[in-house]
This record gives sequence, structure tokens and C-alpha cells, in this order.
Amino acid sequence: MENNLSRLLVGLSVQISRSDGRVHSASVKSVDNSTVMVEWHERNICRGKGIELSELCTLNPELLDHINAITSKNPDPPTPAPEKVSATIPNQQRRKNDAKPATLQPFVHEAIKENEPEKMPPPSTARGPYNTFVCLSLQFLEASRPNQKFYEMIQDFRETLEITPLSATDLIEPQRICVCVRKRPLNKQEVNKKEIDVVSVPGKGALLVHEPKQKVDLTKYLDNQVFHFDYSFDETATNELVYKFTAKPLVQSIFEGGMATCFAYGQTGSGKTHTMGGDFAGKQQNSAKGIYALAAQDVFAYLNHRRYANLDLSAYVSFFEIYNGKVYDLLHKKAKLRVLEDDRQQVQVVGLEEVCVSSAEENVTSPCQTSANANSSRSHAILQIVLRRNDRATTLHGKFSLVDLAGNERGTDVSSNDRSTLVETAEINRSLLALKECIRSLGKNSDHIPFRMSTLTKVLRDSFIGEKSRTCMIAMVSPGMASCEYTMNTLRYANRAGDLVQAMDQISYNIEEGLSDLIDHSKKLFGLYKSKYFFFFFIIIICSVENLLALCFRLYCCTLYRILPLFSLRSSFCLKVSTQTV
Ligand SMILES: Nc1ncnc2c1ncn2[C@@H]1O[C@H](COP(=O)(O)OP(=O)(O)OP(=O)(O)O)[C@@H](O)[C@H]1O
Repeated sequence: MENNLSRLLVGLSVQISRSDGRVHSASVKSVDNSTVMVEWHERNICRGKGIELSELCTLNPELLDHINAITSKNPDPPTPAPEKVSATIPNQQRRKNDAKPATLQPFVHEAIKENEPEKMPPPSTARGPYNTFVCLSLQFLEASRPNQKFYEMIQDFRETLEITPLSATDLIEPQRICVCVRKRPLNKQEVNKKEIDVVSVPGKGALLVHEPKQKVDLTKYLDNQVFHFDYSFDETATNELVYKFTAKPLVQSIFEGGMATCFAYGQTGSGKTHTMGGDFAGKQQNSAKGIYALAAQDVFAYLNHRRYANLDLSAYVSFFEIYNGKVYDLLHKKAKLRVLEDDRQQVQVVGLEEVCVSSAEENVTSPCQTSANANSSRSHAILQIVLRRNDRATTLHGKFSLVDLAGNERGTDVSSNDRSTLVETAEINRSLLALKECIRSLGKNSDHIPFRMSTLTKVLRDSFIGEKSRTCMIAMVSPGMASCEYTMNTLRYANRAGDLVQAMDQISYNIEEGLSDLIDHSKKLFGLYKSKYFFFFFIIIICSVENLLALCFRLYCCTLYRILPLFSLRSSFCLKVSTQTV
């Protein structure tokens, strides 16, 4: 039985749950009694662990249906009682079982216990056949995954990728504008729905989207698109790692009198609040692990550092949200505030409460916890850490704005008939567009920054001007196939915001596209972009290379084989010479 079990399970790809709550796929290595040894690759290291079969089943709630399907077809069922009982488990109850933490008892037994406790067979006799059904079901599930073909194509593609994961020891390059991308793991619902993960992060700033497509003749194929950013974080990246490469370098810049802004951009549910406010341990948000809190800790570390101690600075915090173009103070009972421009063209949020904070904990507990409760996917939440000199006028020294933007899909959804929803959509769209334009202008060192286009860019005006302003955008993406379109939108937006000229290279095996790429690169290389002489120059180069190759080939033929020259003139001449010699 053990051998049969191993033969059926080993090599299968299954979803596993990690101690930190992450769910990802792994492959079955071996089976020992009811313990399944699985392994997976993480940061180029092969990891493994043993999991109870029951736990594997808990991660695959549909398993019961398939067990039933198989047992009903099986000519020799183990015991009639479990079959009958498990077939009558209502969906709701099954979900209730799923919500429970994994236990060491197989969950079929639990179900029986709740329905007909007296009919429960002893575990020792039930385990063998039960395991067999589980194995059969797992195989069946693997084959019955929706979009199985795409899943296999993506897996095959991934095997060809060279993975260079980002490590905490990698060098950080200080930049004025930094655009990064973070992929979150598939969540439990997506795993239950057998969603396919269509995003791969090979590292070195690259991210691939395997977009499933179908030709007119119904042939399935993947449109693999590769994007390049300053950094790309895969699903195993922690908030600390993301912070280290994104917001941490900006903290120091505000001590040097700069204005810094860090944006979390992406679709609803892609992990913006998780990154900014902190990760979730169950239903509780651990605000100490978010970028807000990590930045606050560093601010206080710098305040106490001897290098900046003589500046005599104090830290102030304000926290507000922008919804429908209106500003609400989240530290002051959501009071509605006005945004006005003074005679020196300084934009002021009138009445915004700035709280002087004296420790990171104080800083963290109020705004970050508010963030967990108050944040809505339709509003932009802005936490500002302001450094002021302890002089009479409390002069502004530096400012760090951390922005959790509204879900970007909210700016494109025009399906609603409700007027207020449409106004909301238009406002989100306008603010995200304005933000992109401001970041682009900043990147181009343009004199004109269109900050007046929206309230969001108006309140962040001082972050966009001045030599010392620095910006970081973290684009969050959901990995599921269902989110593919939104993921592409997020990546295109981030790409354009960074104005990364060569950022997006479509993987194409098409010669035409390859040639146009070559022309583009040559144009840049020779600095002849937009020049009318470029094409003449290009053709001359091609002809010269061709001539050179032809000449080499002829010389090679003449010297090695002593055959008669290839030119007709030369050949007749040589023929004459050779006849005379004879
Ligand atoms: N990197 C990650 N690792 C593990 N879980 C994550 C990660 N990113 C997001 N999640 C989980 O995904 C869910 C949605 O994330 P989150 O609330 O941060 O999304 P969001 O983009 O802020 O959505 P919204 O726009 O609605 O605020 C949360 O349960 C969160 O814990």
C-alpha cells in the first residue's frame, strides 16, 4: 500500500501552507505512512517539509467531492459509512471545516464525527483506503485544474528561467526616482479556486507576465511579456526587504533637507496596505512590520544619530486621506479640510493636525492602526513624517510622504450607473493620471510639473519640486490569471511613470520585431535618433559588413582549396596562365 501510495503521489504538484501563513505550490518527494514529504525552491535553495495528508486535503476543499466521485465508481469501497456521510456534507459546513486550523486527524473523520459519531470506523482501518482515495483524488484534481494546459505551459517556461533573487546584502543604488514591483502570493481563495499564477519574478528587476491567449483556431499560447524595473520582489519577499530597497534610502534624504515620497500603487487586494501598514497575522494587522513603522523607526534612529543630532530636529506626523478630491484628517475624527495655495504658491492643507512624536512606538501606534481600519480602496491615504527645526518658527527641514493609493482598477470601472460611483471613478482616474504625469516630469527634470491637475498632486506639490526631491513607487501585482489584465495595467502605468525608455521589451520570436528593436538600439547607440541620415548610415554599415564577409569567404576558398577564382574575369586570366605553364 505504501509503495502504491508513493507511486501515486510522488512528483505531484500540491499546494502547501507555510507556518507564516503563505500558501504556495510544492512537489511531493516521498510518502511515509500518512506524512507526505514535499519540497520546493525558494531563493535558489531547495526546501522541504513533511505534511499530514489530512492537512493537504484541508487546503483542497474540493477534494471531498472528488473522493466521492471516485469512491462511487470504485467497485470495492472501504466502508460504506464514510462514503454516505461525506456525500451529504453541506457546502457551508465544509467551509466551516476549512476555516479551522489544520488538525492531525483526517478531515473525513471530523465530518463523520459531526454527523454520525457512532458510525465512525476506527482510524487504523480507514487510513489505508482513505489515503488511496486521496492520492487518486489529488491526481484527478491535478488533471482537472481549470486552464491546466496554460498551467503546464507556464511551468515549462519557468523551468527555463534563470532565477537571481534579490537578497538583503545586494547593493542599493541611490536614485532620484525608483520604480519597483512586488508580487504577492496567491491567497487562500485563489488557491481554492485553483487559480494559475501567471507572474514570474526571475530577479534583477525583471518581472514576467505569462498572458494566456487563444488563436482563432483555438490553439492556446502564452504571450510572455517581460518588464524591467529598478527592483522586483517575488512572493517570498518580506516587508523588511521591500523597505530596505525602497523607502529606507529616502529616510536619510529627508535628514539632508530633502522631500521624499513613497507610493504604493496597484489593484485592490494586491497588497498595498499589507506593504505600507503591515502584514496580517490572522485578522490582526501587525503594524510594526509595515513600511510606515519601519520608516518611523529609522527616523528616530537618525534623530538620535550624532551626525544629525546637532540639527536640533523634531518629528511630526500627520495622516489624512483624499476621497473624491476632498481631504479628511484621519488623526482628527476625519475632519474635512481645505487645500489652499498661499501668495508664495505654497500649497497648504488648512487645519491639518500635525502631532509631535517622541518615539517610534508613539508614531506607529496611532496612524498605522488607523490605517488598518480607515483605509479604503477608493481613497488615497497619506502619512507624512515632517522634520522641523526646534526654532521659534519650527522651520520645515524635510518631509517624507508615504502614500497608499486607491485601487487603480477603480479609476477605470465605468460599468456602474450610479452617479456618485462614476464621479468617484473619474476622480481616481484623474488623480492617478496627474500623479503619473508629475513623476514623468520630475524624471525629465522638466520646468513644468502639472501638480494642479488633482488634489493628490496639489498636496504633494513640495515633494515634486526642488533638487532634493526623491520618489519611489512600489507597484503591487496580484499573481492570479483572473487579475492578468489589471496586472498588465499596473505594470504599464509603473513603466510609464518611471519613463524607463527601454523598460518594456516584449519577448518576441518574430524577426520583424527583432529587426525593429535592432534599429531602435542602433539609433540610440549612434546618437542619430530623429536624424534623416540615419537610414543611409545604417544601410552603408549593412552593405560594408556584407561585402567584408563576402571577401573573407572568397579569400578562404582561394587559399584553402586552390580552386579557380570566383570572378569570371579573374578565372579566365588564371586559366590562361595555367595553360601556359603546362
Ligand atoms: N506580500 C504578501 N504576502 C502575504 N499576503 C499578502 C501580501 N500582500 C498582500 N497580502 C494579503 O492580501 C490581502 C489583500 O492585501 P491588501 O489589503 O494589502 O490589499 P490592498 O491592495 O491594500 O487592497 P485595498 O486597495 O482594498 O486596500 C490581505 O489579506 C493581505 O494580507
